[in-house]
Amino acid sequence: MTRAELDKDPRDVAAMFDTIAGRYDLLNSVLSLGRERHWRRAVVNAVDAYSGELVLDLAAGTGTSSESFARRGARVIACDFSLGMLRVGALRRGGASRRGVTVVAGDALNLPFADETFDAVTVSFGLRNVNDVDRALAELLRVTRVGGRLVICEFSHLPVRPLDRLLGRGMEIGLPLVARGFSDNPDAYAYLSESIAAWPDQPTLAGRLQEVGWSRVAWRNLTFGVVALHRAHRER
Ligand SMILES: C[S@@+](CC[C@H](N)C(=O)[O-])C[C@H]1O[C@@H](n2cnc3c(N)ncnc32)[C@H](O)[C@@H]1O
Repeated sequence: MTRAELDKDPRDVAAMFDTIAGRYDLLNSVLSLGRERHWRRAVVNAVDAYSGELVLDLAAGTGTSSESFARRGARVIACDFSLGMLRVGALRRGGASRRGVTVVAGDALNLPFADETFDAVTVSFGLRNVNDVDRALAELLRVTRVGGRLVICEFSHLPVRPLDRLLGRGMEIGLPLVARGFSDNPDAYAYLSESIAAWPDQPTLAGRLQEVGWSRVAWRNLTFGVVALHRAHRER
């Protein structure tokens, strides 16, 4: 079965998500024991999109979060390079541009949008899969208008290191086991635990955001740091 490795070769990553697209949202709900809904609510509140704003949901996958921003009245571009993921979402909504969400195929490292296009840009559980995080953060900055904002939602690390390692070990064993019962590609869920273990902790990611040029960077932990929300602004 297709799975990505930690080099995050874009072809492997896109192909892996294509294979799991059909049951992606179901698996999220099962593997997070329902916490995913709470995390997504926190993202919607952090993005705080209002009527008429234009929001980029990058690495949007099936567009589950995109739909929540649109329900608040924002116009949402759901951009991803897995056509399989985009297709599942578009079918669910009844078209490629429906219910306030328009899907656009695109790569985070070379976004198909003009400078300063969006009021807010956001990435949920996507940045970890990109093979050049700094370049993706710079691209996000480029397409955000001055005064606009960024919200990143990503799996992260518990502040108590031994507990974090224990959780990581549990996920390494548990995720592929559970995925075997539900997913067409359980190997993809081995990649999930490996990529979370290798992902930078909250302060490190905040530092990288600052280095790229984002301002007023802050983060908060959800579910004790299993997930973290990073927020930042474009000031110039
Ligand atoms: C775990 S899914 C997250 C989907 C969605 N944001 C969510 O919250 O459910 C990660 C997504 O990142 C996308 N992705 C990874 N690297 C990408 C890149 N370089 N450009 C665009 N999308 C990318 C994958 O195709 C996949 O749909």
